[in-house]
Amino acid sequence: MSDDAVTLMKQQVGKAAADRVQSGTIVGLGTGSTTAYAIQYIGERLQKGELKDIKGIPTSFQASVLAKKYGIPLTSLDEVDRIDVAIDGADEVDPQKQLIKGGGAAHTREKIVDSLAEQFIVVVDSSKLVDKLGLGFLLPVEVIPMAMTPVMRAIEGLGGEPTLRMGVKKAGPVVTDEGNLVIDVKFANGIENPADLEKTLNNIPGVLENGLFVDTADVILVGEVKDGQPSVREV
Ligand SMILES: O=C(CO)[C@H](O)[C@H](O)COP(=O)(O)O
Repeated sequence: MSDDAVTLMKQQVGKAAADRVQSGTIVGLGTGSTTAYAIQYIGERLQKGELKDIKGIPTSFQASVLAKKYGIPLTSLDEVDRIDVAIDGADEVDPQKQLIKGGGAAHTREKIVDSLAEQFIVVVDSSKLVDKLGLGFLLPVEVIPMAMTPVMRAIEGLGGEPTLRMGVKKAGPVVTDEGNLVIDVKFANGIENPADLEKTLNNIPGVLENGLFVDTADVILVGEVKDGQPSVREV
């Protein structure tokens, strides 16, 4: 699949999600390149007057910067009593709608916002659909820095192969918006039981949150390109 086709799929699916946002709602704004298009289109609908009285809750520094760029007013969890809809990307989606997220190291805030939403809409291109989680994408685990080594040992004890995520064009590790580290974990045979693993990992002292999103997604919108024609389907 060419880069152009992937970009087209991301744009289409981001727009489809933005079209579902209604006036007067509180909207969780996810992180990543696909959600960035949703944020852009929500902003465009606001500017055109198609949408009114929206407030966004960003899941990351990136989402907050984009929301400001596209004119979406922001609020926080302290100021609202609900989130009507959240739109967010994913790194893998299985047939049961379970997800791996955290490719952008934002999964802790994403899980807080996405799981509070009345409706969580996941936006992905078709390359993200998998039969089994964890075979193609390593599972991100956010860890408090002083616990890095014991957490890595504990993960090895669970049969995982942990790697500290390193920065690109930055010496040293990736540091999350919360000031923590990310350990990416390979499970050689993939993830057998996402619900159990999500809990087991979060029970290791020093782990803040992992990227398994179990029974959180309500709607999966998938961007596709067939014969050069983009389309979006719901699974
Ligand atoms: O979980 C995430 C960030 O932590 C992203 O939603 C996920 O990595 C997908 O990103 P993209 O839309 O760029 O492929």
